Amino acid sequence: MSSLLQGVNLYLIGMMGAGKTTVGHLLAKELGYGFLDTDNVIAQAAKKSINEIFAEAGEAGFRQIESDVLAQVCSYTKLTVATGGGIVLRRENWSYLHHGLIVWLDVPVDILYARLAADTTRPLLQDDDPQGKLRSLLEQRTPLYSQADLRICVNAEETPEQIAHKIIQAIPSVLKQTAVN
Ligand SMILES: Nc1ncnc2c1ncn2[C@@H]1O[C@H](COP(=O)(O)OP(=O)(O)O)[C@@H](O)[C@H]1O
Ligand SMILES: O=C(O)C1=C[C@@H](OP(=O)(O)O)[C@@H](O)[C@H](O)C1
Ligand SMILES: [Mg+2]
Repeated sequence: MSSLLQGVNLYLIGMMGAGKTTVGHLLAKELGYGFLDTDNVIAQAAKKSINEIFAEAGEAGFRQIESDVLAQVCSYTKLTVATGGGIVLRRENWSYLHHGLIVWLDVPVDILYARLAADTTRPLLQDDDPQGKLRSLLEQRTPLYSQADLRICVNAEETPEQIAHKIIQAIPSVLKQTAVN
């Protein structure tokens, strides 16, 4: 599989709680790829948590750093990259993402909410109605996530390992399309 991919990076996109970080890590191991999480790169470089960056620089400040990090990351090969859920919002980010293969982890809101109900590390969910917030973010972002090369629908029973295998099995179909087009 990794020879079929020829070093092309995989970018995981999707909502907060979709499992991009968890699945991305496993996927990289399976493919013999390196693994990067844009949120981790941002937090390590700033020596601050994502919550602190949002509090100090606002969402706009965070988005600028996120774009800067993505621009750097896409000059490397053989990487599986877990992105932050909002990476799809800026048009310029798509020019970076399209250097690789973009995989959307599509997970229903009730599952996202169950996973993140007790989580305090997502500043956008520190809201009176986190489930409603997830619903409105997903509605707003669905047309953007839909631009991925590959959409992987996930149900509540699937383990991260099963999802990683599902992605690996689906990759040849998109590579074939790319070769034909
Ligand atoms: N397939 C899965 N089944 C059950 N829990 C999962 C699954 N994938 C991720 N999780 C859990 O959901 C939470 C969010 O996962 P994470 O990988 O951080 O998502 P993301 O990076 O997309 O925000 C974590 O607690 C993680 O352990
Ligand atoms: O959806 C979003 O706008 C965000 C998702 C987070 O990453 P995860 O998708 O890994 O949770 C993180 O980048 C930040 O809190 C904003
Ligand atoms: Mg993540």
